[in-house]
Amino acid sequence: METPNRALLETEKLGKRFGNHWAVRDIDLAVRSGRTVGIVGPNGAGKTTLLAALLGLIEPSAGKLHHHTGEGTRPSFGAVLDQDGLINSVSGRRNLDQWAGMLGGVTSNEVDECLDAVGMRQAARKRVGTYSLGMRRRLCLARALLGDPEVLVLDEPGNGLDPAGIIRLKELIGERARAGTGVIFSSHSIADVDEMSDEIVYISGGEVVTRWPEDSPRWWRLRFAAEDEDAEATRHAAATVLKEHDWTHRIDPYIGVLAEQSAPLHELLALLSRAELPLGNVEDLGRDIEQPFRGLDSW
Ligand SMILES: Nc1ncnc2c1ncn2[C@@H]1O[C@H](COP(=O)(O)OP(=O)(O)OP(=O)(O)O)[C@@H](O)[C@H]1O
Repeated sequence: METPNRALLETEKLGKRFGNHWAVRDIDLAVRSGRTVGIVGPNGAGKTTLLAALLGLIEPSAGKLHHHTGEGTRPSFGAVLDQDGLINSVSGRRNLDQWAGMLGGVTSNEVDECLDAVGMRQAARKRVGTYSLGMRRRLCLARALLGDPEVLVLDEPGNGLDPAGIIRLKELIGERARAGTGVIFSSHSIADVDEMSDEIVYISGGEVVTRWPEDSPRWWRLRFAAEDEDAEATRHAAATVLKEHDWTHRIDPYIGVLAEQSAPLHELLALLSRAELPLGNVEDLGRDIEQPFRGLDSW
């Protein structure tokens, strides 16, 4: 069993320049065993370039990349990338068999298990050239899992997946992380990134702008058990109480409260109860990842 939280990959001021343009710059991050890092950022932020550099597919122009993998028999990496490298003229199964052959030590049963894990056992008999985008993605995910790699590097792995596929992807990432795999992935789905990641890294213009560690403040949505005509007045009364006690909040149209995990939720609930505000339910909205994207219009 892998030592939990061991650094498997580390970057120090990692940078990549294409001509005069720095696609990524000064990136410091670590991928650790049993932990999941989610990368978010606008189009062209440098996510794909960063992940390709981590895999050694592109040579960094600056900084350092340390790999602490490859000590056992497991492959260092499994990856899902946009350029999937699948061979269209043969079956999905054949693609995976060839990959397994290159890795060495992966049995036919293990190939079956990886295909089962992504729901592609039957479809793997068909030629890859006939696959939909989502089927290709699933096959790539199965390929990434072959040999139980130490690190999974996944560039927008949910692209093209149907809802069942997304659910399965989340389960797989969770299962692998719990078994000790280090995971780093990019996604444009903020809710998925929040759900799947221990640490979230927001990059823009090639640089790390913000990070949300696991214990970041979270938004909580409060719904009050007030009749419709009283609902707005209740929300405003709650906002007044929250303001008086310095709780960061917004009305959206429900009351949202940003609470540090270290500030127990029961304090907030007690405060509202003392003010005799009829709280209906409290919903966890996760970390405030949308914040840097608000007002950012790249169109
Ligand atoms: N091979 C290349 N040659 C020149 N410029 C490149 C190359 N690859 C990427 N870039 C540039 O580097 C920057 C980062 O691109 P990258 O694909 O890493 O962004 P991204 O965050 O993955 O974007 P998206 O969310 O749109 O997939 C962009 O300005 C892009 O044009």
